[in-house]
Amino acid sequence: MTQSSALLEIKNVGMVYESERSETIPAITDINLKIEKGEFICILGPSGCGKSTLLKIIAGYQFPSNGEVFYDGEKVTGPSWDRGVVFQSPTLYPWLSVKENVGFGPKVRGLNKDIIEKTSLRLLQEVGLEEHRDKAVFELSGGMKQRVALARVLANQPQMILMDEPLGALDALTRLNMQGLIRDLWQQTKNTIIMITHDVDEALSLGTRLLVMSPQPGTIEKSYEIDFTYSAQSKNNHRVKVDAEYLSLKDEILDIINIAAQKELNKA
Ligand SMILES: Nc1ncnc2c1ncn2[C@@H]1O[C@H](COP(=O)(O)OP(=O)(O)OP(=O)(O)O)[C@@H](O)[C@H]1O
Repeated sequence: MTQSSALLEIKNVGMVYESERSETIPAITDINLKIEKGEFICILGPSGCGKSTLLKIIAGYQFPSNGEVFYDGEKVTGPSWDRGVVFQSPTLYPWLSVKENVGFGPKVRGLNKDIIEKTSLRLLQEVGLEEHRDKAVFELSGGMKQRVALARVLANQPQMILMDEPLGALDALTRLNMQGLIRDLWQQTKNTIIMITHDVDEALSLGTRLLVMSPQPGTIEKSYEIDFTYSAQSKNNHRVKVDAEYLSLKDEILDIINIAAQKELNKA
């Protein structure tokens, strides 16, 4: 047990992979982080700095080489329904309908059939897909699949949602709409979200805290408390207010990432 009141506590976490040729690959190092309930954390950093590695460790999909992760006071020893994960490519079951995909988790957990039906329909309504409930997965667009993936995670009523570039494969307009949906769901559910993105605007417009990682082996280089997301709350177009503070922060973050990426290129 940890004494911290934080929902998630990461203590001195590092990860070293071993390649097929038995070379060691240090992916992340010395990560220390506390995340409180209700935060929306966005993680940015140069390619290969270990963002996905960190997320998989938080999810309990893999274990760190050193350090520990505590979730709700308990050491993370594997995946949990309480920490839902959304990937860039939605991992939906092609043999199940849209509604059955959403109800999959509750069914595995043995919930009552009527409750599963009600929950699935409510969530499909929330993500705007109620009328597509009986469709097969292959009939959906990329944005629609990602909505189903979100609904499927929400069906398990997780406290924390981990997202690895969930909107990376979507066109600009769909992406903006999805950002609005994610913001709305976060506000409704009061979930704690950790999202990896390569898009600084996405991070600035959604997050309440933004973490910038250094190049591989990545660690948290900078942390920014931000509140631009609230300016989009009452707007139908999902756009945040872009002011001088926003633009100067965006410049600062882009500089950190570009300098890091340039250093990596010079090393190669
Ligand atoms: N299973 C693995 N075995 C060996 N090396 C790995 C494994 N997974 C990741 N790596 C290496 O660890 C480093 C960090 O990878 P990771 O995918 O976590 O970075 P990332 O920041 O998410 O990258 P990107 O932004 O490009 O998606 C990279 O050098 C990668 O090649």
